[in-house]
Amino acid sequence: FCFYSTRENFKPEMLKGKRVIVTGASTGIGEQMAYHLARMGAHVLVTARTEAKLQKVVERCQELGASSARLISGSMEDMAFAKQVVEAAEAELGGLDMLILNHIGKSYFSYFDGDVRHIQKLLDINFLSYVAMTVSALPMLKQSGGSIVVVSSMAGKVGFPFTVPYSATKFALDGFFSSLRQEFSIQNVNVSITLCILSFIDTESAVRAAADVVQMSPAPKEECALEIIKGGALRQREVYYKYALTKIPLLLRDWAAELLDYLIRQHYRVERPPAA
Ligand SMILES: NC(=O)C1=CN([C@@H]2O[C@H](COP(=O)(O)OP(=O)(O)OC[C@H]3O[C@@H](n4cnc5c(N)ncnc54)[C@H](OP(=O)(O)O)[C@@H]3O)[C@@H](O)[C@H]2O)C=CC1
Ligand SMILES: CC(C)CCC[C@@H](C)[C@H]1CC[C@H]2[C@@H]3C(=O)C=C4C[C@@H](O)CC[C@]4(C)[C@H]3CC[C@]12C
Repeated sequence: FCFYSTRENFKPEMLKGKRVIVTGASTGIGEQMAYHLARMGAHVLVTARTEAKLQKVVERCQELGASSARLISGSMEDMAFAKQVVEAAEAELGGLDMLILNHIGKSYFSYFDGDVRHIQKLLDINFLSYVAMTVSALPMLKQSGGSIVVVSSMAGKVGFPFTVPYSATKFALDGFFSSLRQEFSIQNVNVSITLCILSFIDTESAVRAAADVVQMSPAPKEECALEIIKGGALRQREVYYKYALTKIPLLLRDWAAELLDYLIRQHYRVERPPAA
């Protein structure tokens, strides 16, 4: 009841004039979040590595009615860049209301190959840069009573095959941000933290990587992006999208972990060695 009643209370006007950073906004869910925010009249600052794509996203945001739209390009492998993005918001927007952490580095969707350096690099991009941006943005977010939105995955709550490096980075986010949320609560820090648990979404990169193996149809990125923004604006603890596809497996996780592991394996189309 609480979940649905808060969801009903969302109004697009909540984002009007708000200053928002969206990372990983050149494609996929991040790009769609930028468009929703633009329609709602927010000030958007988008970032990713590919400037040419960001330029197009910014133009589209302006057409859709953003209060303002700007970009800063660079790689989140570099913690100095992560900090620069936050500083750009301070210099150009005069503050920050919402920090949407969404980018991920490229990984592989297959058996763990033993590459330790890849895990280290992915932790830098998918985890450490989130920490660095949060630390830099916190003074501004405290001032505005703002929000941090962290985009994670079912693979950040449960072990899936073929996502070993990725899953490690997403579990790390849960540890960091859930612990930090507890401290904010004790210290009366008025900054909300929303962790988003997503199932399979129809972005180009995800479909390319996983559609042949995962026996399940992906959910639409546009609706996904909107649910993330709603959850952040309503200061929800966690967002589940699609709701039934994430909530029900997570109930099983705590009460019937081996059954859930089995059901997940059943959704994968892989060569299995004959039973002994
Ligand atoms: N799609 C899915 O099925 C699911 C997605 N999610 C989560 O949703 C979020 C978005 O996923 P999705 O939209 O599919 O991803 P995409 O692959 O479409 O987008 C990834 C974004 O990150 C940027 N990026 C990649 N590498 C770097 C880097 N080194 N530094 C900075 N930016 C970088 C990319 O732009 P560029 O290459 O220009 O840098 C792009 O904008 C992620 O957090 C993901 O974990 C969770 C569950 C399922
Ligand atoms: C328990 C079931 C009902 C739900 C199953 C959901 C499964 C199939 C979903 C949940 C998390 C999803 C992965 C994800 O989070 C992000 C990416 C990165 C992208 O670049 C490549 C695809 C990949 C690996 C997704 C593949 C599909 C996954 C495993």
